[in-house]
Amino acid sequence: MPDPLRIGLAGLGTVGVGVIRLLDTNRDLLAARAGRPIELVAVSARDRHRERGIDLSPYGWEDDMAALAQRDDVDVVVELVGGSDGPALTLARAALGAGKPLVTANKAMIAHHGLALAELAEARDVALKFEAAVAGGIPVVKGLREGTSANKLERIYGILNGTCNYILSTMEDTGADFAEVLGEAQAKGYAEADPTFDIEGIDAAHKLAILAAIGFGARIDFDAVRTTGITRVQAADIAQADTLGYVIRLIAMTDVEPDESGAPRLLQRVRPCLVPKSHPLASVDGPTNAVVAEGNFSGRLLFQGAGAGEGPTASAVVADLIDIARDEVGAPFSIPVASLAKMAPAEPGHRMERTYLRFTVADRPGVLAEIAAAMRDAGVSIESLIQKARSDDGGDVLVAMVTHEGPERCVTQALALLEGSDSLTAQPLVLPILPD
Ligand SMILES: NC(=O)C1=CN([C@@H]2O[C@H](COP(=O)(O)OP(=O)(O)OC[C@H]3O[C@@H](n4cnc5c(N)ncnc54)[C@H](O)[C@@H]3O)[C@@H](O)[C@H]2O)C=CC1
Ligand SMILES: N[C@@H](CC=O)C(=O)O
Ligand code: NA
Repeated sequence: MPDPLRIGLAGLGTVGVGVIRLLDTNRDLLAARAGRPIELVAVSARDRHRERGIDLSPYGWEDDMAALAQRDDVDVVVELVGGSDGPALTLARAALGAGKPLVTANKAMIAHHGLALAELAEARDVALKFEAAVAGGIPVVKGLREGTSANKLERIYGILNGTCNYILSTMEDTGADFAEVLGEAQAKGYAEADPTFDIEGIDAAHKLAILAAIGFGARIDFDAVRTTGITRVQAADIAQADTLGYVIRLIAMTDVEPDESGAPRLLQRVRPCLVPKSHPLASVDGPTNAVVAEGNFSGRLLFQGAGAGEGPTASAVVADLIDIARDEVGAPFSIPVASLAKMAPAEPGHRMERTYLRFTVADRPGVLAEIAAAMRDAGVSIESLIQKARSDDGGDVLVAMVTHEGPERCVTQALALLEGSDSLTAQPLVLPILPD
């Protein structure tokens, strides 16, 4: 019998417990696929005695998770703690520094420190794997690193946050309130420890920055992701979108365009969008994620599945362990860190799109004319003024409209013209419309 691959696991929350259950349930199948047994030998978390519904007695325990990396009986470290810095990063550095492969589900850490960790891994010729960090159980990291590697990718976009998708699709189906549905997503284990990361789009931005690096061979640039969350989307917007033939989804999108000198510029953005009901992303409900990758030879590929939750995320973590058991190292970002290109951020103002705009305005004559004038002066052409109805929040009036296709900067300019107007009683909401 070949030597087992011996695992040290830090973090015994939703994902950590899922990994232990999977290693136990699929033990024989994993050994067959990996060519050797995969054995958990030691664990670490904040509280040794918390009830988790699993028996930890077969495993060693470390109060200090970084000690897992130093144990002689640990071959591979699995980090399922979370947080971009702090103990997760200390552990990651300790593992790779000790020449041990690292598997992590921590997109925050990879988005912020992935390049430095990858350099460390490459210098030691050990694996750094993070399939679970992007879109949970969907093999999209592997898909882009291996499956599409013969292509020049034109664009990568999709739904990368299960919590937001659960909130938006549940609000759509049941009309339930935002806070109530967020509570459900937390209870189901989809949300981050701090759910602000989910609802403000930061988690999706972490994942997008990772996909952009792998898909375009770019150095990770998380700070350049233009990010808008879903907290300002109201039930009324979801209802308006429905009337118009759209659903609202948090869409992450990245592509590369040349600037005037021909140098590649990277656009990365996360924002709620109106998605036509006929689009494949419109039927993505609940905590499901979906990633579209458009290759110059493959055409449009759609990766879809559970983006969060115990089982699917554990599935991705253990798939990485199988690769390591098979001695598959590979560059963490597909090509060596030194070969990744530094791409300046793209400016999207010239890009053409249709836009949904929602204004909350004072109920008095002349307000609509003022908005229409700002649109005209900025060169925005209004396709339809959808509704004028009482908004949910008091005596104001809700005005929603859809623009004809035009440069993005014109809508920005129109909103700038309206800034400070006492006709507007709340900040307008701008949702781009995803083309078919
Ligand atoms: N829950 C999900 O659906 C998914 C989670 N992830 C990622 O997986 C990682 C783990 O997520 P969850 O299991 O949901 O988190 P969790 O909050 O359920 O579990 C975290 C575990 O780490 C331990 N921990 C946290 N801070 C610690 C500290 N300072 N010292 C010692 N132990 C500490 C906790 O005691 C707990 O055992 C995170 O990076 C998360 O972003 C990735 C994909 C999906
Ligand atoms: N909080 C994340 C968990 C998976 O990455 C999400 O909701 O998608
Ligand atoms: Na994944």
